[in-house]
Amino acid sequence: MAVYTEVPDEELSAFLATYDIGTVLSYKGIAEGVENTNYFLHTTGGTYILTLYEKRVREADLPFFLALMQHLARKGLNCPLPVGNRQGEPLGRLAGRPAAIITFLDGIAVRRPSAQHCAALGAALARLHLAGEDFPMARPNSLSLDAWAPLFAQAEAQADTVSDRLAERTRRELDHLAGAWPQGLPTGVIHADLFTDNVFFIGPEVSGLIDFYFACTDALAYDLAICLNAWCFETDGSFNLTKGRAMLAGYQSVRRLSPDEVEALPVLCRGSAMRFMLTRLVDWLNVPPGALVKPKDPLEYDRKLNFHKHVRHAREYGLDA
Ligand SMILES: Nc1ncnc2c1ncn2[C@@H]1O[C@H](COP(=O)(O)OP(=O)(O)OP(=O)(O)O)[C@@H](O)[C@H]1O
Ligand SMILES: N[C@@H](CCO)C(=O)O
Repeated sequence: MAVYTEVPDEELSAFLATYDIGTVLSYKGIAEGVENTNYFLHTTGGTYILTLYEKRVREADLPFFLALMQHLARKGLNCPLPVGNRQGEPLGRLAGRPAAIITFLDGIAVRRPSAQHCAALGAALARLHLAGEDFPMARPNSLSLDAWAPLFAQAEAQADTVSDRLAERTRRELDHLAGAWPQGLPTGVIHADLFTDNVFFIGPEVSGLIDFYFACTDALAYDLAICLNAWCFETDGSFNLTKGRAMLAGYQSVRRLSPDEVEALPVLCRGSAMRFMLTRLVDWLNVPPGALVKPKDPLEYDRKLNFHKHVRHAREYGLDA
């Protein structure tokens, strides 16, 4: 459960008094998520999500994330809308943290997606990429190639306590990625964390996308690589080709991949696996005392990384020739 910051009742009431959404009826810490503190918030005006932004979110980036949600919603994408306070400001401070209230979205996050879910997700991802085309702000990906060596440095000394020879494996892979990382691919707004817990479904349809706090400007195909990793592996560690095929076809039904994106997909999948292995490893080794959070398993992503090392062509993910 991710509640890093407890919000005292009186502070919440004082915070809400700066908004026009009524008074608090109830609020409750949310059991999912690892990055930020989230509460369900019921007021006399409706149901909302209250988010307190924690360590990995830079305060200077918050205007980008909040403006992006507004832009995507205007373009017809179903994502949360930041609620402005009486001054029209979407961002405030609560319990010592930057905080925002966002609209509540209906739908259910599927734990074990089917191929049909993967197809719908692929199409939704491509729609997000198209909707982001005219978003005027930019934010470099602060968790891409250049960030990986410094992240690893935070965990290297203890890495072998998590898995035998993990440090050496990771060092070698970082060298490989530094030499092989593709340049010049089509770029734009990417979500960069579109895991199953960040996508809501009603029946087989995607009903909403949430958690835009890693969104940035980067290669569009890297976002697809993140989703292939997050959605298309089974719990036994095997890649599900049917799900991969469904996701890639869903994506391409909305936006076609260019030949250089197709060629780059295996290395993008490797890089994406590295990114999540590293952030998980650092978190695994540094659980803040007293925090109600269950860190995620870094080795799941070490195993995915090892799978991608043997992939030579995107056909092996199910891309039609
Ligand atoms: N707008 C929303 N509408 C409905 N539920 C929401 C909304 N935003 C967040 N939630 C709920 O809160 C949970 C945690 O939110 P979120 O994924 O943004 O947290 P996080 O700590 O940033 O997570 P992650 O670990 O995925 O980065 C979600 O899984 C969902 O259950
Ligand atoms: N989706 C991430 C957590 C948020 O960065 C993970 O599963 O590691």
